[in-house]
Amino acid sequence: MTQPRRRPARFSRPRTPHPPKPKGGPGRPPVDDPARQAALDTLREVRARDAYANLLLPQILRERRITGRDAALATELAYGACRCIGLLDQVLDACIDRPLAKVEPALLDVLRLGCYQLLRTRIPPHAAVASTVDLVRAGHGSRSSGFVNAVLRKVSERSEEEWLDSLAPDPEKDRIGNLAMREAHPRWVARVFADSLGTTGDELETALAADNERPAVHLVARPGEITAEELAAMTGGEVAPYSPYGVRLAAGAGDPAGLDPVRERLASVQDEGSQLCAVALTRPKLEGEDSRWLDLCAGPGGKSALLGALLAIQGGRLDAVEKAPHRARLVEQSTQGLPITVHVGDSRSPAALGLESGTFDRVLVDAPCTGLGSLRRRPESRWRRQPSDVGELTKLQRELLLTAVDLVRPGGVVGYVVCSPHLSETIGIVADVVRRTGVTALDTREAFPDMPSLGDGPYVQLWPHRHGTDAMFCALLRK
Ligand SMILES: C[S@@+](CC[C@H](N)C(=O)[O-])C[C@H]1O[C@@H](n2cnc3c(N)ncnc32)[C@H](O)[C@@H]1O
Repeated sequence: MTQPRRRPARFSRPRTPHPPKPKGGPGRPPVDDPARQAALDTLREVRARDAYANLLLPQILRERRITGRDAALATELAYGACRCIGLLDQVLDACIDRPLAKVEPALLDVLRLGCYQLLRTRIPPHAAVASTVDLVRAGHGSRSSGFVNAVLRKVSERSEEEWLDSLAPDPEKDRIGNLAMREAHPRWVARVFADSLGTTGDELETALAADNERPAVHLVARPGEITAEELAAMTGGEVAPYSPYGVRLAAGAGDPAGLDPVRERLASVQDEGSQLCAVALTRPKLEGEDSRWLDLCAGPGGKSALLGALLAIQGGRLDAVEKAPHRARLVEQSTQGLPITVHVGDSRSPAALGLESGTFDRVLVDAPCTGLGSLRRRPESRWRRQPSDVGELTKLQRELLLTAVDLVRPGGVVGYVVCSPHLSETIGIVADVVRRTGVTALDTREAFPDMPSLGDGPYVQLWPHRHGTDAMFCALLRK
C-alpha cells in the first residue's frame, strides 16, 4: 500500500477552550481502563490547557490511586505519546482524508493515544485498537468510535519503520529532517543539536535518541549536612560520577519527594548538570575577598541553595534575585536557614534592589532559556517551543549577563549558565558580552575536573548522551 506524502501536521492547538470531557470526569475514570484514561486525560490537558505532562500525570495517578502496573502503563503511554506528538500527527495525517486541524481535538487525543500504542509499544494491535475504541465509545458515542476504529486500522497496516520509510525525508537529501522524524523531534530542534555538536552523523542520532529515554532522578546532598555517600546509602541510589554532592536514583524509582532526606531538607532534587554548573562558579581562585556572591536568576532556588550551603561553610552571604514573586517564595522556602537574602525584582535594574556595581566576588546568571537541554524531562516541550522564542530570550540573556559583569568586582568571576545547546543562547551571547566589556573568558573545562568529552573549550556544553546530565551550558568569565 502506498500513501501520498502529505504536508507535515503541526502540534495541534485547541479549537475550543473547553473541549468535552470524557464521561465520568477527571475524578471518576471508567473503572475498566484507568491507565489509558489517565493517559488520555493527560494528553487532553496538555493540548487544551498547556499543562505539563510531568506535573499533571503524577497528580492524576495520586488522585485516582492508580498504582503498580496501571501507573507504569499510564506513564509510558502519556509521556511516550507526548514526546512523539509530531510523529504521530504525520502518520495520522496520512490516514485521514481531511486535514488534522478539522478533526475534533478530543478525538485527535484519542487517535494519538491509539497510534502511539500501535507504533511504539508491544501491545498487540487488536488490543491497542479495541481498548482505544472503547475509550471513545464511553466518551463520544458510536459514530466517533467507528471513525477512530477505521483510522487506527489504517495505522496498524504498517509498522513504525514502514511509516518512517514512507513519510520521513530522504536521508541523502535531508539527513537532519530524516533523523528528526525518526527520533520524534521538530526539525529545527534537530538542526540546533547538529549545529552545537558540529555533526549530522551518528552522534546527532544518539543525542536525539537520548531525549526519548526516561531520565534518572538526581539528588543533591546539602554540603555541611550530609555527604553524597551517606545520601546514596539512605536512598538506595548511586553516588553520581561527577558532582561531589550528587546521587543518581534509578529511572522510575518513584516520587523522590517522599524520601526521608528530602523531607528533612538534607537533600533535594537537582540534575547533576545543574549541580556542576553551580559548583563551577566557586572553582576559579580569587585574589582577596571571597564572601559576597550573587545569583541573578534564582527561582525556584536549586543553585542558590547549593551556593548558600557552601557559603555557610566558608563564611559569606548570597544575594538571590528573582523576578516572579511566586518563584521568589520558592527560593525562600528552599534556602531557609542559609545565609541568603532574597530580593524580588528585575535583575536588570540592580540599583532599585540596593545592589551596587563592582561589589560582588562571584555572580551567577542562570538565565531563562528555551530549555532545549532538558527535553527528556518535559515530554511535550519539544513541540511547544518555537524558533521565534529564541530572539526575545537572547535579548534578555544578553542584558542579564551585561548586568552581572557590571555588578562583579574587578578580578571577580561571572558564571553564565543556560539549559540549552542553542548556539545563539550559548556562545553567541558570551562572545558578544566578552567583545563589548573586555572580560576574560576562562577555560571553563578546568572547573569541571575529571569530566570526559568536554571538547575544545573554552566553554562547557554538557549532554545527556555524553554525561547523563541535562544539556547545560556554562561559561566562566573574569572581570
Ligand atoms: C533558569 S531559571 C533559574 C533556575 C534557578 N537558578 C535554579 O537553579 O533553581 C530562570 C529564572 O530567572 C527568572 N527571571 C527571568 N527574568 C528575570 C529578570 N529580569 N530578573 C530576575 N529574574 C528573572 C525566571 O523567573 C526564572 O525563575
